[in-house]
Amino acid sequence: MHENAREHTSTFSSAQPVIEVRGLVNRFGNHVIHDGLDLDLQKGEILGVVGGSGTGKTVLLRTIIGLNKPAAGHIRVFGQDLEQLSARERSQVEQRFGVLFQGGALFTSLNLQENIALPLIEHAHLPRPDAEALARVKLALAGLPPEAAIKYPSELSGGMVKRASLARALALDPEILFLDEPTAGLDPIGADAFDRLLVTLRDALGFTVFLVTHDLDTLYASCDRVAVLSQKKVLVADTLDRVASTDDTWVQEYFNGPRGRAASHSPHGLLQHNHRE
Ligand SMILES: Nc1ncnc2c1ncn2[C@@H]1O[C@H](COP(=O)(O)OP(=O)(O)OP(=O)(O)O)[C@@H](O)[C@H]1O
Repeated sequence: MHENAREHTSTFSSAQPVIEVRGLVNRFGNHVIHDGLDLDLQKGEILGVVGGSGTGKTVLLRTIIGLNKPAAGHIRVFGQDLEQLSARERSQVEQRFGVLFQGGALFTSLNLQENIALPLIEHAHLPRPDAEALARVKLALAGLPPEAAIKYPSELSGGMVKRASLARALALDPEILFLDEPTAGLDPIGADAFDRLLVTLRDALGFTVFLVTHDLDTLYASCDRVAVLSQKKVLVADTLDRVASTDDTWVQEYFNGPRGRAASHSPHGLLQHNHRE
């Protein structure tokens, strides 16, 4: 495990979770997605959320950030029950979130610094020149060169779009970052660089990460804990080695199949040095 990840693991375990999900039920018509799902997200950790296709990882993310209303259950964020909050209070909580959706969701008609400046103008009410200056800082944080600021999303590689989307998610200095499949569509080198960047930024800025992924390498490179969604619940949420030894068919196929073994034995896998090559 990465040394910093280990430090975080030991410090966040006893504190109150930043997110507590209890008894969550989600359904669309007769299709029950979650049925009594419980999950905690501890301050400062990077939690990987995995599970078979359609197990409801994205629905869970959308429910926590308020885009999907659950049929039942409670979600406490920073100790506050979201259901009890007024719309204004809820929006204040939501401003402490940064979100990177699958696909990035940048505005195609705005260049990168305009894209990142937008939430700073809308939510932090910064004058445009200040917002754009800060946007350039966020782009640099996300590892983009200065000249990228005036490029449009269509002019960028997939990896640069992900970095720009990360810069936008970081625009308002979020305390919790929600990432949905951030390395999907990236080549292995780009994905590896993204994983490293995420850990570096978490260590430097101290935010908490809820990370939906299918990418085994990302789990080994970046995550302190992993939650497995199965049978409409969180089957297990624990450190990677404990999760990988869980007696469950999907878990065994996923972690101990050929790809899982390759990821865990990578010279840069989390169990050894935290990063893949
Ligand atoms: N708005 C919606 N209306 C109806 N069904 C939905 C809606 N959103 C999601 N679903 C269904 O809920 C289930 C879970 O979807 P979700 O996208 O959360 O799965 P996932 O675990 O993220 O899958 P994947 O790994 O394939 O991305 C799927 O069967 C999906 O079709």
